[in-house]
Amino acid sequence: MFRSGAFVADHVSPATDEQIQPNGVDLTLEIVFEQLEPGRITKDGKSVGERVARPLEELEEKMPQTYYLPEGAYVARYGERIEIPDGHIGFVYPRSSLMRNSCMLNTAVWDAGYEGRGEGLLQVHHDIEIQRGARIAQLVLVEADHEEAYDGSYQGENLEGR
Ligand SMILES: O=c1ccn([C@H]2C[C@H](O)[C@@H](COP(=O)(O)OP(=O)(O)OP(=O)(O)O)O2)c(=O)[nH]1
Repeated sequence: MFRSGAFVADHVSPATDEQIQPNGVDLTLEIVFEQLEPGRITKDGKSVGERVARPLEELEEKMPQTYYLPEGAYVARYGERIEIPDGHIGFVYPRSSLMRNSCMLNTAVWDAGYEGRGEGLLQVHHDIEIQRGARIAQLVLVEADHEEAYDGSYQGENLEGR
């Protein structure tokens, strides 16, 4: 069963009233990264390639704290701390307005027991402007059986100073 937005909100922080949807909680854009070097996926490991945070628009005539993204692929970090409770699995979908603007957020499985500020692949198929802190995605939680809880390399990621 998919849980209600109110239930999901108990596992996302911060979660303002505006973010709480009937069936999930909206996630905001915190940082956009551009990958500089190849990563590596092997049979017994992986590494994430070097990346750099994309600068925010600083020209006065444009909206401050805004990413002006040309066509390309970026890694987007969400602004919220997410915790996937026992007995659940999480899925993140793009906000439909992103998709309607020819952009897409590709995501993977969010495991029971994971805690952190996760990331997604932001695909920009047509130039777009996204303000930092704007809602770009939605997390839903589904009840799911599992034997062990998440204990991988991304556990507790990006929580410094939070
Ligand atoms: O779109 C997603 C999907 C998942 N996650 C988080 C939650 C998930 O529990 C964690 C690890 O994902 P996964 O298990 O797919 O990572 P992996 O590549 O298998 O690495 P590891 O084995 O170290 O976990 O990353 C994200 O940040 N973004």
